Amino acid sequence: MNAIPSVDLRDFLSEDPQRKEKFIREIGDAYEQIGFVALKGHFLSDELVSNLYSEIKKFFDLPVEVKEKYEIEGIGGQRGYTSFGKEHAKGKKEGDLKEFWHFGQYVEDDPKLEAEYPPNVVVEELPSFNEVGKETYQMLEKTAKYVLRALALHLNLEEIYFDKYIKNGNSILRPIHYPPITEEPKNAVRAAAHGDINLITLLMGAQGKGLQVQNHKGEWIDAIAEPDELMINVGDMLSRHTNNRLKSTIHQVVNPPRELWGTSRYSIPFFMHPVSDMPLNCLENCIDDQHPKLYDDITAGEFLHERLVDLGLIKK
Ligand SMILES: O=C(O)CCC(=O)C(=O)O
Ligand SMILES: [Fe+2]
Repeated sequence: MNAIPSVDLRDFLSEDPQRKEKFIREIGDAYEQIGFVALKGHFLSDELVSNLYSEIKKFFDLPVEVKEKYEIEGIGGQRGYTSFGKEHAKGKKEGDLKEFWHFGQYVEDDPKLEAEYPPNVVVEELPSFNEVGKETYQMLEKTAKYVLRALALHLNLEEIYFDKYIKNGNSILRPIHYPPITEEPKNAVRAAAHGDINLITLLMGAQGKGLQVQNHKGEWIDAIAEPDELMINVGDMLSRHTNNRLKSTIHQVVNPPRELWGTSRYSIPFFMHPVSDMPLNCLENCIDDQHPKLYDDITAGEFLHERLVDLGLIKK
């Protein structure tokens, strides 16, 4: 068996109760064990994916001075550009070997949230970049909504339990560029070992080698997706909310072997966040004598703030 189980969202979307059950069982089991699945049958078309890669490559190829115009002070890197080496994993001092861009939520019907979120940053040099980013954001958000519906059923909650928390949620689409490596990195990797902050992450671009996931024996295993698959994993918010029944698994992106130093890696995670008011308090039905409550009560907004400080993106 492949170390990372593969599931097909079309099973869940089908009208066939057995196929729907099968999807819930497969993803529920995977998330109680390894915390990752490879998922096909999502809402991204090949054309959209190929347009997105072409736009983000054009963006990262722009001169540094142009990219730096889009690095906005004071918003913890939540929108626009974050330059090379700036973000480090929690507990690590060396920056990751990456630069990235953030697309955020497109709120159209909620003035309170419109005021709360920083606006999206528009790249003037590349008009299609902004449009393609928005469409991808919305298709990944739709995919994530159904994944969370399946997880709600797995957790014996109402199917639409998460819907109210993710509508206009504070999700982030992050195209990442890991540039070619030019000199021996000193204790730095493309992405140091970490758990994701959010509810679930949908990752495009896990087709080549690089991403590794730590199994419960502490071994690093390669996580490689088929061309039509997204890697989807549990983040710390969901693990906390389920009292660690669903596992937020530590993962990393290792540097390539020396003969491949000259190649870039592009990957595009979508970090699915709820609205900041969502309480992440451990669910009652995930607490019992064998599973005592592990975490203090906290909201998603408070938790995110703590973690952005840990990552070096917000100053205390
Ligand atoms: O680049 C990748 O494949 C994974 C990146 C990642 O884990 C992250 O940005 O949280
Ligand atoms: Fe990650």
